[in-house]
Amino acid sequence: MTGLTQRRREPGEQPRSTDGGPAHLDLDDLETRARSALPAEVFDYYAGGADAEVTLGEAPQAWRSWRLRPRVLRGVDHADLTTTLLGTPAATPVGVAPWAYQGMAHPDGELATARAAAGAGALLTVSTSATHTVEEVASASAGAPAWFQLYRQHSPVHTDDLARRAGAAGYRALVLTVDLPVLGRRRRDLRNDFALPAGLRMANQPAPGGAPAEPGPPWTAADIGRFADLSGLPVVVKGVLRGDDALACVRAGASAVWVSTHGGRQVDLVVPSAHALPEVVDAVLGEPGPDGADVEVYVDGGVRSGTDALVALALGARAVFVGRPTVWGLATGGAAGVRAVLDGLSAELAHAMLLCGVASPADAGPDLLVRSGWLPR
Ligand SMILES: Cc1cc2nc3c(=O)[nH]c(=O)nc-3n(C[C@H](O)[C@H](O)[C@H](O)COP(=O)(O)O)c2cc1C
Ligand SMILES: CCCCC(=O)C(=O)O
Repeated sequence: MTGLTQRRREPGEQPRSTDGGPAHLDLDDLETRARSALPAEVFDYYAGGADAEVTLGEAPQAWRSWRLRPRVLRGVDHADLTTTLLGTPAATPVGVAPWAYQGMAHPDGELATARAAAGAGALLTVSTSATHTVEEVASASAGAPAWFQLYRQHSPVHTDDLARRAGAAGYRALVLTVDLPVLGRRRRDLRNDFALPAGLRMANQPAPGGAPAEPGPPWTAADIGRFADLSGLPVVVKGVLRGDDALACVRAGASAVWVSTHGGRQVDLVVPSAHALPEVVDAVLGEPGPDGADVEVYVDGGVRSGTDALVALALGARAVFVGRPTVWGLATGGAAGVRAVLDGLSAELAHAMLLCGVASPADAGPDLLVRSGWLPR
């Protein structure tokens, strides 16, 4: 974070070369470096979105369609980022979104991301489609809180087994991703004929050669309570973009809803998370979760700076999650790279909060925002 004053250059001192890596977080530069570090089709898989990628492109812009109204003279000289998420303490409201196949970005894959999140005190969400098992990633987290993200598997027996294993392995919540009944149409992957590398371990998939699975029925809201019972964990529903759906999830036993377009990777032209968030917050704010505590709302999609994150908190999100920035961090610098992204975003958020007179995440509210009506649309 910058100090109170500008630094004065010493006589004869030259500006530092930044070749040793940026001293501050530069996500555009990180993405460029990740593009060079990764095979082109892997980069495209990580970076890409569905169809014409309209939603993907709009996601960061949507946060930036708001303008901040800083509070002054409120006696705030420090922003404290600490929070709790479903009762679990976190050092920052910036968490790691679940993303698949991290072994393509770095040999240590999810283990490196887990170590980085633990070091940063950031909440980690681990994808079903991981290249290390549910239990391996839990041990790499070394007691740091993590959530497990569950997809509906081809076999319901297998899905249920993963839910139970997540509970047994010490994860603190089960995140049901509900926006992927099938994979979106990702043109880059189609063009590249993208396939996962032959040696990649899909660690949470059953060994090939077992009995053919009977696909179960599609999930409904009733599965929320069922998975809570199976896993013994609070359930977060990820991929909600409407108030009515959010309320239905809460009434069916969800402890939290996670507003997301899946990084613009599922259906194109969906409403950006930044625009869906207020509707979802309105629908569930003050609703009790299954344990009587207020339901929580999280958001992801295109959060690329501390000010983006502050807008999300002001709109009512209790936490923001980031996907691709951590992909680029992992691809370019392993655990240290992910850590730098998480620490960098948290530092930017703390800085923005201080400048806006916001003492804590809970202190952020809609009074901080105005729609930027004067901007060209
Ligand atoms: C490469 C990649 C893989 C993803 N895999 C998963 C996944 O396995 N499970 C899931 O729930 N979401 C997955 N997502 C979606 C993310 O959790 C998150 O919603 C999205 O990346 C947030 O947007 P951002 O990348 O703009 O930060 C994935 C996203 C990316 C970019
Ligand atoms: C079925 C797993 C797909 C991983 C994923 O969620 C994504 O690529 O967006």
